Amino acid sequence: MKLAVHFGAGNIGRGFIGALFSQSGYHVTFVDIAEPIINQLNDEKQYKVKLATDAQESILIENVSGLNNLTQENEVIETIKKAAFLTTAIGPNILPRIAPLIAKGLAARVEENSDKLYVIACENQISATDLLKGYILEHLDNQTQEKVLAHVEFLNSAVDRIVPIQNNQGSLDVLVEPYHEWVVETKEEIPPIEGMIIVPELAPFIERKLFTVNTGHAVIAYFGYLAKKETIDQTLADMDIYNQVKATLGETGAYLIKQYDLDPEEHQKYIEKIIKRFENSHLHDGVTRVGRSPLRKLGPEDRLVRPALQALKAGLSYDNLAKAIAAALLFDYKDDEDAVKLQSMINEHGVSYVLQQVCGLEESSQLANDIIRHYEVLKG
Ligand SMILES: NC(=O)C1=CN([C@@H]2O[C@H](COP(=O)(O)OP(=O)(O)OC[C@H]3O[C@@H](n4cnc5c(N)ncnc54)[C@H](O)[C@@H]3O)[C@@H](O)[C@H]2O)C=CC1
Ligand SMILES: O=P(O)(O)OC[C@H]1O[C@](O)(CO)[C@@H](O)[C@@H]1O
Repeated sequence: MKLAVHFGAGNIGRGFIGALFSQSGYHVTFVDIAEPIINQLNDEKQYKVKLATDAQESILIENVSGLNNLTQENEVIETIKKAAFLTTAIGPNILPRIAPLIAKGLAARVEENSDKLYVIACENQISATDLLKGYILEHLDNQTQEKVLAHVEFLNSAVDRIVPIQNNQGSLDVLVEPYHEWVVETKEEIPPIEGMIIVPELAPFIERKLFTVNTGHAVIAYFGYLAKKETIDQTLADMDIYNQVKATLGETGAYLIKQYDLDPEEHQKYIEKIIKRFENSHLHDGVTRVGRSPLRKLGPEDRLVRPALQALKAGLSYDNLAKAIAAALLFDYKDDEDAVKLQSMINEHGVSYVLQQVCGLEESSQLANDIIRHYEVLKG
């Protein structure tokens, strides 16, 4: 049976990418550090993907197993030697941590298997696979690098499916929204995977997704958190926040339409479809999940700062994006490591310092000044 090795047996791993490989006739070996999930995958060898709809249809996912990358290095290397695809959905910050083991696996593979291996990082991050590739190559000597680059294709991708935190302790089943989109950039022919869309140029897809789905989601999460809402759908029922989301997506939309020559009517429909997805009350998707890791989300290339800077550069309105960045700076959720760090940075050094260090914005730049103005108002 064809083999896919997937790092991260979490929500997107089991609920989206691993499920598509299984449905395409692959055995999926999940690699993770969560021992209970690995044991359960090996014992039960199957789980269900449940759709967040009135009917709650479910799909049985079979031919799955698990390995622990901390205790089963050799087994992971053996699996990489035989796999046709290697994918990740682990969080962009974890990629450097799994790179050394992937490097060992690739080095061993290219000695005995000249079949192509496709490596795809499925993370909410522009060029995540390129980043992973860089981390992997750091662990290989020049000669092995050459061999790896001849036999391994590193493909960037954009992944879109809302998979909330699961409230079913002890079960491998995953509740997911019915919608999904997995876009992979390549000009070559690669083995077909159900649900995978191939494009020659990813930039318009990933920017459209990141600056609509993820920007919109982040705006709801941070304003919802400030308004003490629990879930995304509850937050959207607040008309002030709903209007804030629409206005912000109007700003990212104007940039996307200009940058990628999109049809404005089509893009408006895309925005409306996304907002409908956010309104799905079956998901019970928490504002603290969607707002997680604010230091990452406030990065210069991420869903808030990049579109604000691009809009500013293009002479377009960015005021709602500036307000959303200010709301993100007020995310002080105690169970989020990043949020705790963010707040202690603000307390110790001030907002201006955070805007420089985290967002890459010069002190007294136009965007920094606008964010600080909104921050003072929101802080009250
Ligand atoms: N949940 C969602 O709706 C979506 C998430 N994404 C992206 O997918 C990625 C994964 O997100 P989720 O599945 O939601 O997270 P998750 O927390 O459910 O899953 C991550 C998995 O990685 C494992 N992990 C952590 N450190 C590890 C390590 N060093 N080695 C091996 N495994 C390790 C965890 O145990 C966990 O099972 C993120 O980049 C996220 O931005 C993208 C689109 C949708
Ligand atoms: O997964 P991240 O990057 O932390 O951000 C949460 C976002 O990702 C998603 O999980 C799916 O794209 C959204 O729910 C949300 O926009």
